[in-house]
Amino acid sequence: MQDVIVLKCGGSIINVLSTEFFANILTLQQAGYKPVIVHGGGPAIKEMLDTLKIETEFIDGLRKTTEPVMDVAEMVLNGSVNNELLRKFNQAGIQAIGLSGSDAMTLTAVSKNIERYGLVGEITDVNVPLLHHLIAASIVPVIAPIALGENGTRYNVNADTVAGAVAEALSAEQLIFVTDVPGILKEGKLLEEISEQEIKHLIETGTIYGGMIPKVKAALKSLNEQLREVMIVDGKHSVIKADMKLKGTVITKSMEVVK
Ligand SMILES: Nc1ncnc2c1ncn2[C@@H]1O[C@H](COP(=O)(O)OP(=O)(O)O)[C@@H](O)[C@H]1O
Ligand SMILES: CC(=O)N[C@@H](CCC(=O)OP(=O)(O)O)C(=O)O
Repeated sequence: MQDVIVLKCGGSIINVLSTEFFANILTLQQAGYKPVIVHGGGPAIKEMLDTLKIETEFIDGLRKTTEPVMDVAEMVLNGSVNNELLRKFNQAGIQAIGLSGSDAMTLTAVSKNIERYGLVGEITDVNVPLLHHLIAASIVPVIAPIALGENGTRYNVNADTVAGAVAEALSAEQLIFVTDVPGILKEGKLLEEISEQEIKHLIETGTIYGGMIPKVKAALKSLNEQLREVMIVDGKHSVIKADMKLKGTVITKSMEVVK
């Protein structure tokens, strides 16, 4: 869909997003862009798991999701984090609606590997007609990364992966990861532009690690003819304006020319 911008707000940054950030999203909408928000909430999940003394571990950058961990992920992501964002969007004059992936099957998933990761899902479908209806009514969907399986199983999905899947399904023109670093850093310096090959090299050498890995993987997977570049920007300082001249890292992939 033309002019769709998928913005992924990382859990690392949600608490500190400024009123200016939300005001800029309103400006984008007024300029004709159609923002769709996907949010994370890793730190808030961790805090609640710690309070409840529930153990958790990360495998390949994904939270191993046992039933008790799933209860907490669902409660925190669909509940407190999603609602906190909705308050801020609506306060900024943006009509925003909260969606768990299980609302009207917004996100359908299958198990990634139940033995290895527990209830971690892989997105198989996005309810595009629902999102189109909301976008057409100038309502901004704010999506929590909880998905539903065909058999009613609930899944915890990494929010970067969800953002990539939503951008792909909506044929978005922009995908922007809003996080707590200025972009991809190498030896402390910002890489303003990076290609697929360089990303692979930086993962192999350990320069890209942890929470940056699902971002770059989602970016590379969702790049296509429509979505020519993906950005990683700092939520503390980035000013997302209609000219889309953002400071951060641009991820590009060489495309074969379609004749
Ligand atoms: N090369 C890199 N450049 C910048 N940050 C990196 C890099 N490799 C790993 N990271 C880590 O990725 C983190 C961002 O991912 P994450 O903590 O999952 O945030 P979010 O909640 O926004 O998704 C950074 O805070 C940093 O610790
Ligand atoms: C499977 C998996 O790892 N799910 C993530 C979902 C939240 C998320 O991705 O939050 P951030 O964007 O803040 O990292 C988790 O449980 O932390």
